[in-house]
Amino acid sequence: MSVIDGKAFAADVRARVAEGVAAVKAKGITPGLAVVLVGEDPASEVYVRNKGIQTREAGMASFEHKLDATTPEADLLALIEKLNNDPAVHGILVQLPLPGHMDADKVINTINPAKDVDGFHISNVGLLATGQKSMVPCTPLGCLMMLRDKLGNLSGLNAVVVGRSNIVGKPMAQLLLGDSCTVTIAHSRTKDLAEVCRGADILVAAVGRPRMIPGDWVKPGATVIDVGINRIEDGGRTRLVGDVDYDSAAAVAGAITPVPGGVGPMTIACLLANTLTACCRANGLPEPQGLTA
Ligand SMILES: Nc1nc(=O)c2c([nH]1)NC[C@@H]1CN(c3ccc(C(=O)N[C@@H](CCC(=O)O)C(=O)O)cc3)C=[N+]21
Repeated sequence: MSVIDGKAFAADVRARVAEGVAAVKAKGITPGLAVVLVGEDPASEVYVRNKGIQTREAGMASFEHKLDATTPEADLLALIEKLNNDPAVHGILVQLPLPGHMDADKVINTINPAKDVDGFHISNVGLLATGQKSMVPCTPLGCLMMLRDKLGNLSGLNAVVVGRSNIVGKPMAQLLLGDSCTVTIAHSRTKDLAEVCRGADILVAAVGRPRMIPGDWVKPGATVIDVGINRIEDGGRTRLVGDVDYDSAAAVAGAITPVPGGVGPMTIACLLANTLTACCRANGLPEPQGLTA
């Protein structure tokens, strides 16, 4: 069994992004990422701060916008329009979830699709589903990069994605299909989920339930990608666990991503990669190699 070191992999991706950024800057263009946070969720603030730090470390410009939780939706839409029209901004990310009085679909679909570095805009979803050039959601893109690195050609492999969210499960399935896997999207209502998982050469867990998938659901030698980031109470302290029961799954898997230190760091690295890609496309420059789907 091998542990897939997402932290090291992400550091390598960021180094390659930094090289690409330097090449673009030599032409007088600085890639810029705008991150919008509405409200004051402590976990979100930490995460947004990390994004800002890593964006600057890669040589890009970081623009952070913090709005009060009670901000009217119209004000957020106006800010997005402003960022859409700002030539210094190549990527826009609106941190989710949004406060209940806002329509997240409407907000996301207001972002210029070319600047939608999350890949959540309906245009990008449609482009991905039809195999056309798009912005690809960061978490699934990071998972795909790790899978290709580990397994080489994915063609013909059985891939099971547990979870059907718009931000992970569905785009992950599209990417695996694009690499010619036989893809099953399973979820909480799937009949005999254990048996479905046991058929997976590639098992991607993205359900958001702590340690839901035990080792006896894992086919011996399978590659397990754990997207879950669940904060649990453990002996009076909180700690992070995935959707996979790591110890029992690691005993049977061929390779597995840990939590933390697996998919999470790759998500931010891919956000930077997408921002560089968006900047290159906006300026008619060649796209970075190996950083897109
Ligand atoms: N529009 C939008 N796009 C997102 O991509 C998005 C979002 N909203 N809202 C919140 C979630 C969450 N998310 C994470 C990314 C990296 C780590 C990460 O790096 N985690 C570390 C651990 C961090 C820790 O210790 O807390 C790890 O897994 O090793 C976690 C969570 C992106 N999200």
